[in-house]
Amino acid sequence: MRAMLLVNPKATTTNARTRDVLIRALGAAVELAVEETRYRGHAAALAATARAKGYDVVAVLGGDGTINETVNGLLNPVNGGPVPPGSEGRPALVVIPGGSANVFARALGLPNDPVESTGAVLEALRDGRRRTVGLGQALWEGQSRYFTFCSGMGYDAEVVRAVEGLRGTGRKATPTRYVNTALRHYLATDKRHPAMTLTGPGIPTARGLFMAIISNTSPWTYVGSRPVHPTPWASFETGLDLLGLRRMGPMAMASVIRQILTESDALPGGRHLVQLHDEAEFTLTASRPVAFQLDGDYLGEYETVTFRSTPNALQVLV
Ligand SMILES: Nc1ncnc2c1ncn2[C@@H]1O[C@H](COP(=O)(O)OP(=O)(O)OP(=O)(O)O)[C@@H](O)[C@H]1O
Repeated sequence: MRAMLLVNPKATTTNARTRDVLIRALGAAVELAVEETRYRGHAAALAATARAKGYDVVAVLGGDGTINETVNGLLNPVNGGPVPPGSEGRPALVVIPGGSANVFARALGLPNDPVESTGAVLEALRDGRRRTVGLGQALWEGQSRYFTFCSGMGYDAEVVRAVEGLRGTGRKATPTRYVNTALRHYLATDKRHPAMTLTGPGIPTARGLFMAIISNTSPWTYVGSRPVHPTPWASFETGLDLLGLRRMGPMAMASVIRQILTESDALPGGRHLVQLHDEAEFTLTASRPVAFQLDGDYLGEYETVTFRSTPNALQVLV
């Protein structure tokens, strides 16, 4: 079995020691090529090369951003052709958490520790244990990008943008920093003029949304070790889920936050909420450009984004 290991040396919790442990452990199990990512977008190019060269596995040591790039490199068509359906003919993915939140790895059930995850992944390799997962795809202004766990428009994307700004000044993305930034930004965000409308085939039109979370799995994120469940029914085996907010006042927000922090299979309740489960496609249209994030990466402000489910897109060794 031939595997390419992509290491993001700049990811929050990746260091030379974990990298060396992983190289030794994986190298004993498979024929291993190791590449370090050197710039944004490099993981996508390396993953596309691994696919073109017929590698069986692409392993990633890094955070959710590097995993997102890798997945896009594995899925995007060579020479702009159509994406072949299903996971056949694509290298399987191996994930070793080395970022700050590691949502994708943890949603797959991996321990949030690179050495322990290496042990779990080696077992999966030895036993041939694979899981086929679906992905989400966002399409906007002629662009397209797959996401592994979530996308969002509105307030949550504004918070992602603000945290990215802080990281640009050298500060780490800790759970406390996210919470503090979210609280501070709440005072600044527009809570009076909702901009978005939700439409889709067979979906009742929902107007007046301030923000929307689009999920390919649950949990949506973690605050430290605590999972956050705005869309508790979302899973890698179903289509996309959505939670939209029609009110952003303190009472409405407190009610949602309390519910999504509770470990429960019940959907959050409230008349100001809009919810979708297991949908193939829907579109958010806004009356002004709205902040947009995908797998925790801020992508800019846009007026129309379509979200599509891509079932059985990828095999993951887990
Ligand atoms: N050598 C590099 N120098 C600077 N940036 C890099 C390099 N290699 C990859 N990147 C970029 O760093 C970004 C963040 O990396 P990654 O997601 O792996 O770690 P993280 O930010 O610590 O984790 P998380 O996404 O969980 O917060 C990625 O989007 C990737 O494009």
